[in-house]
Amino acid sequence: MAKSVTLKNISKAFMNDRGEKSYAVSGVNLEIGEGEFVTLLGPSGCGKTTTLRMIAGFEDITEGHIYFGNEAVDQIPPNRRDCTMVFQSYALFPHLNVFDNIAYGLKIKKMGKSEMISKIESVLDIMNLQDYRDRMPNQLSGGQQQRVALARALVMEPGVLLFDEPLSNLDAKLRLVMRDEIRRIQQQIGITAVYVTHDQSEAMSMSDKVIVMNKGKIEQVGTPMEIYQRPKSKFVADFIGTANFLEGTVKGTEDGRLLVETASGVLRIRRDGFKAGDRVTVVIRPEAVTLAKGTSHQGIVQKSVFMGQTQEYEVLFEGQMFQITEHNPIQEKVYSVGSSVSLQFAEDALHVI
Ligand SMILES: Nc1ncnc2c1ncn2[C@@H]1O[C@H](COP(=O)(O)OP(=O)(O)OP(=O)(O)O)[C@@H](O)[C@H]1O
Repeated sequence: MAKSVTLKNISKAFMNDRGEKSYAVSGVNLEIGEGEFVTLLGPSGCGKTTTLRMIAGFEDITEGHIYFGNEAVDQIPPNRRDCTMVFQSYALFPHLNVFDNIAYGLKIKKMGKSEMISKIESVLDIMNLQDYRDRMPNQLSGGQQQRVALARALVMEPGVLLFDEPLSNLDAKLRLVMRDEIRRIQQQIGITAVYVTHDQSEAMSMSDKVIVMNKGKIEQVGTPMEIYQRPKSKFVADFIGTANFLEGTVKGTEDGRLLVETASGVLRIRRDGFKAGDRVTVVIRPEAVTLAKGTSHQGIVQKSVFMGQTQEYEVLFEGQMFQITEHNPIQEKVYSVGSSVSLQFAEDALHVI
């Protein structure tokens, strides 16, 4: 049965080369609901894998506690925790065929033969692996091996399923297929899943919640849309997608909107929690800008690239390079390098931090 996972003030210290304590993860609090799919996302070295390994029990916790449901699991060894991990390397047994790889964990559990066969048949069906049941791992493609690894984890019916960058060894096209497949199966079974990746499109497309980490701490937890549209920090805004920033000062409010004075004039932005005089940063996504000919808010086009569905620009504006994306470009309305342009912001798409 799916279990919730709670991390209470979790820290992990390693000894660095100079023999000093160095924190890979510090003060992490997190609640993952039953049946939720969450992704730990962040740059290399931010502590994602260490956090996942602490949940699995492969890494001791320096401080804090981990609960599955109401049960503290910190002192429970990995093989007795109600979770299974799917690894990047698949970690299949090379001398066992697909069926026996999947059966392995159930045999260790000493499950009765008929129950075992029925469970294995059911995951072979779910994972579309029936045709490969007698093959050895070296007779399978990377994607098929990863499906077997997932089947082997699912057959254990764990309360929590953990994924450590499971798709990074697959080619780009197969990653897209597998990400849909993992999400479909996770929803079909209703299992709690914690997934580590540094690929933001993977995180955005699969997760109920994304947990953005930086330097061992959580920067933000939110739905993919929340973290994209309402990032809490410049770090999150920059890490998730592309962001342009304009510094400004709050002048007051009007009709429930903040009036923010910037080098580009006063912007009216829907946002609570700020008062007149606050120094703020306006987050401007590339698709929230349109270009026009004109004299106000002048910028100079430095790069103009046709990408099919979009025209991608880099525009030097207020001493910064702005990234701008225009959808459905029309030849006559495309600006070439060197053009003077004015920037118009879709105020409803702007955000203030
Ligand atoms: N066994 C260890 N001994 C010492 N330091 C470690 C150990 N394992 C991890 N670290 C350090 O802890 C920090 C976090 O590492 P972690 O592997 O959790 O990062 P990550 O976010 O998963 O990165 P990546 O995306 O590169 O896998 C890093 O600075 C790393 O060097």
